[in-house]
Formats: sequence, C-alpha cells, structure tokens
Amino acid sequence: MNQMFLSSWNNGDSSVPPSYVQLPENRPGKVLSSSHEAIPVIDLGGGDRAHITQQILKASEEYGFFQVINHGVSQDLMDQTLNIFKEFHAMPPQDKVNECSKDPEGSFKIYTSGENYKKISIHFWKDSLVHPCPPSGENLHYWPQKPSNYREIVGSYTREMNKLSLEILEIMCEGLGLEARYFCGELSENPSVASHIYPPCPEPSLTLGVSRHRDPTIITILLQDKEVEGLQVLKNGEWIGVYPIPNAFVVNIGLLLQIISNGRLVGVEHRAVTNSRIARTSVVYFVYPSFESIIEPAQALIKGNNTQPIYKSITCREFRTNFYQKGPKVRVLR
Ligand SMILES: O=C(O)CCC(=O)C(=O)O
Ligand SMILES: [Fe+2]
Repeated sequence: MNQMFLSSWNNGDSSVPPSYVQLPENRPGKVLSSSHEAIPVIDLGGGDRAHITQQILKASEEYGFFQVINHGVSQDLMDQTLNIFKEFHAMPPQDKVNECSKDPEGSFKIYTSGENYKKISIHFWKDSLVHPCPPSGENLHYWPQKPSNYREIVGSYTREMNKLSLEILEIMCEGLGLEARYFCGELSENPSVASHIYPPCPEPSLTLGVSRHRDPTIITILLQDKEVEGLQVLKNGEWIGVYPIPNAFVVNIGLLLQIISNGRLVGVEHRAVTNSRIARTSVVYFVYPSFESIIEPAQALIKGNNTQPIYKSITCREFRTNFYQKGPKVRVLR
C-alpha cells in the first residue's frame, strides 16, 4: 500500500499537512448561504406528471442540479446504505485494500484524495471507494464481502438507483421530446457506485474534498449524509451550498447528457468542501453508458428543431479517456 487513508490517519498536532493546502485561488472562500438561493427541490410523489416534467427540465437547464423527494426509495435502505459505507471506510486499511482486490481487471478502487494521487502535488481531503454495479449483477462475485452485508445492502441500493435513474431519464425524455426509454439499454447499462468520506479537517478553509469539476456521466444521483453540508454548485460565478434534506437525493446532469441534449441540459461545475466538526459521507451513483456507445446530440432534437448539432459524435470510451487526460477542469467539448 503506497498511500495512507485519511480516515485512518490520526493527526496529533491537528494541522493540515502541506500537500493538502490548496492554492489561494482554489480555496473554498465565500459561499452563498443555502437559504439565499437553493437548488430546486422536486416532489416526485405528488401531483401532475406534466408539472414534474416541467420542473425537472427547468432545473436541469438553469442549475444542472436538483433534489428529489418522495422518490420511492425506502428511508431504511438509504440509512443502511450510508451506514454500510461508513463501516467500510472505518475498516483497517489492509482490509479495505483486500476487499477491493478481487477483480483481476482492477475495476474496484479504493484510494485517498483522487485516483491520480501520485500525479498531482496538491491532495484532496477525502477517501473514496468506487466500483461498477451493472444491473445484470454480473460482477457480484468481486464485490466486497466485508462488512458482511455489503453485497446485500449495496446490491439492493444500486438496483433501486437503476430504477430511479431510468424513471428520471424517462421524464427528461418526455420533456425533451425524445422517444420514451431512449436511455434504456446501452446508455445506462454501465453504472458505478462510489462512496466518499471526508474526515473532519483541522483547517477547512485551506482544503477541498473534491475540486471543481463536472461529471462525465449521463446523470449522477447522490445521497448525502444527514445534516452535514459540503456539496456546492457553481451558479453565475458564485458557489451555492446544497443543503442536505433528510431522505432526498441530489440529481445532477452529466456532460454526456449535455451532449445528447445538444446543450439544452447542462453539466454544471460542483465541488465538495470539508469541515472541522464531523466526517461527511456521500454515496454516488453514476449512470454511464457502455464504453462502445456513441454519444451525440439526439437526432430527434436536431431534425425536429431544425438546428445544428453543437457537439461531435464520440464514443463513451474516447470521451472518458479525454476527460481523464484533461483533468477535472475539462471545459471545452465542442
Ligand atoms: O461527495 C459529494 O458531495 C460530491 C461528490 C462528487 O461530486 C462526485 O463524486 O462526482
Ligand atoms: Fe461530481
């Protein structure tokens, strides 16, 4: 093991090691209070489908982010999922590494800061676990077996996420005027699940948990720890805090959906900051297409509206390679 996990690190002198200190221009700085401008909260359980569709589209165009409540996923399963990941991150470092080493292809990852720890000189204040969770369940034999009910709980959770993501994407299709179930099959068949832990940090004003980025996904569904703020979204040059609402999910548009919608829905920059008080855990479900899928503006949007495609066709594999080579600040898609 060549890196220490922050969640197992006990720093007696309570200062931030120099390699975690962000450059002044990247430090958290000022944030708009979440009461000033909150990202939209959409009730999926109540009311009129057309109204829900219109709210989702508006939020996806204006913020690239929204929260959903009454989404049909049980509160119990949400609590169990957060707790199992907390238990995972609390295990001894060698156990975490062993539990992520079963797949010979190395698709299960546990790391501190970011995947490119060795390449970047300034580190992030988080540990992460990430692995594929295909709805077919085909890689289940590689999943962690510690904590003992990991497979059962995370398996149920990711099946629920698969359902919820397809429901949300179906609503987006309706709103965009695309054929219903456009995203079923190859555009959503390669999801992964991640869990981040951001341990308490002695000097939060100097550090970041996740730097400013947009997600290379179709959509992302995030479950945040209750009552621990940290996620922030960039809007008109200002950072807005995403206030954790109990039992809500945060949904955001990824860059692949931005391409498919020909720029109508936007993948917006976001980041996570740390705090000195309490560890924050998040569980993230990334909706990814199969690597061979071709990502391009949907034909129906081009022909139907008599507009030009503003993005080129690209395979998902190529997109992801470019994205990771250019780093988290990838901006130019055209
Ligand atoms: O943990 C969070 O709140 C944000 C994580 C995130 O943006 C990501 O994993 O892409
Ligand atoms: Fe993200």
